[in-house]
Amino acid sequence: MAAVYRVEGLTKTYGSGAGTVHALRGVDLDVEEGSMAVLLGPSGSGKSTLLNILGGLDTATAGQVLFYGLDLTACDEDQLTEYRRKSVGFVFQFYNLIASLTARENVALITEIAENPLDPAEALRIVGLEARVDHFPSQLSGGEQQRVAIARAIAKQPKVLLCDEPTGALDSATGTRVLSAIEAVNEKLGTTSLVITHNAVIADMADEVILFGDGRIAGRRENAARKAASELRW
Ligand SMILES: Nc1ncnc2c1ncn2[C@@H]1O[C@H](COP(=O)(O)OP(=O)(O)OP(=O)(O)O)[C@@H](O)[C@H]1O
Repeated sequence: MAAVYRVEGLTKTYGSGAGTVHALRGVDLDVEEGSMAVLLGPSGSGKSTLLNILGGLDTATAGQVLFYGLDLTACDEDQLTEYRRKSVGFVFQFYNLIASLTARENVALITEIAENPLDPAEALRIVGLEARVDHFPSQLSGGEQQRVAIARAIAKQPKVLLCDEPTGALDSATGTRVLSAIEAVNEKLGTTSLVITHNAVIADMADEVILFGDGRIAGRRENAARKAASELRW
């Protein structure tokens, strides 16, 4: 299996002097193509910092991140913007949909500027929203809005889908539907997916679980079998 990411000795500090925060303290990590990885760890342990550097939203203090051999840590701003545009889909805790646009139009905003996009209706079908394409965000539940955000993230057919606490604002029943949408993307499109969470239950849907603590990888485990997202409860 090819490695999508190879991360070596990644460190990130914020600030300087007595106020220095060590967000990442030397992270080594390989992420396999097509895999579903869950990054599990307590608040403040550095998960978002790592995801933001992998996604080209932030830069490292030291160490290296290779994306299919492209050294992200050596890229300038323009190269990182190009990388993000072409290769990365992001999903955050809050959906950031445009209130005056329907689900289809929110997704179409992205497909208009992508090279090889999915049809917006197809992206919405993958996340199970084929019956909601003409609804506005205010007519959708929180979980449905998050699924629109997932459809928007995958419509440009990114190589990786990076999700930061995608179910953080959702209850268990709604959250599992959102996770099922991420699972469907991974299975149907083969998109390598990384999901950040502090909810240990979610780790059961991963191929690989990366345990985070205090800016370091505290452990890793491979699940012998992935649990279907629809079976998760918390
Ligand atoms: N822009 C910033 N400036 C200063 N410190 C920061 C900045 N971003 C993150 N930090 C600090 O870096 C550490 C790691 O933060 P990070 O957000 O990566 O953790 P996390 O595991 O994702 O936490 P959470 O689950 O609460 O989002 C924390 O101590 C945080 O306060």
